[in-house]
Amino acid sequence: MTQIPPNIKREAPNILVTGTPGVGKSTLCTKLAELTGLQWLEISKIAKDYNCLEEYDEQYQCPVLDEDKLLDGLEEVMCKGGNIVDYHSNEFFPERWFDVVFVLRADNTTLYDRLTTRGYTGKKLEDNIQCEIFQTILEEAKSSYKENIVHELYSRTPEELQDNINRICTWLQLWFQDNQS
Ligand SMILES: Nc1ncnc2c1ncn2[C@@H]1O[C@H](COP(=O)(O)OP(=O)(O)O)[C@@H](O)[C@H]1O
Repeated sequence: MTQIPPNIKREAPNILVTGTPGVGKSTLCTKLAELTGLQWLEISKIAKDYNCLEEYDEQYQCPVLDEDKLLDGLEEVMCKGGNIVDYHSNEFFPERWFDVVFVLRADNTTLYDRLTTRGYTGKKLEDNIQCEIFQTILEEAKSSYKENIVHELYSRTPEELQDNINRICTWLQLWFQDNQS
């Protein structure tokens, strides 16, 4: 993989938005991208569009990601900065890519309703609910990135969505203040 020295300054920060499927990542990222002009990188879509998917995993009912191919393809754009990366997993991204990590959360009932509406059933539904109950994605983020850049945000209601957007926009303003050359 092409390595660009980590000390090259980014023009704008890279934000990672992660969490169990259904917690509200796309909803938040769409609004954030509109408001801030940062580029929303929806990893599931990019992986599909750029043929970074391998065989289908019958057990988890989803295709397996070719991580190396995906990371190679994103390296340049991530080094420039100004991206909001949206994905339900996070440990395989290079730590140096991100200035901040937001882990979205929802309660079980809310998540159950959202995922059944999406058509999830059986093991796929149960696995995702368990993932949220055991806060697997939060723990993954805390063990993959410096704890002081990892923030947990509940996104159960439109009010919480708005609060989260405000909070991220404030974080962004501070980043630009601190990093102006
Ligand atoms: N804060 C929120 N309040 C109410 N509904 C929400 C909120 N965030 C997301 N939703 C709804 O939950 C569903 C799943 O959201 P989505 O953004 O697709 O999740 P993800 O990208 O994490 O899979 C969508 O129907 C969306 O409208």
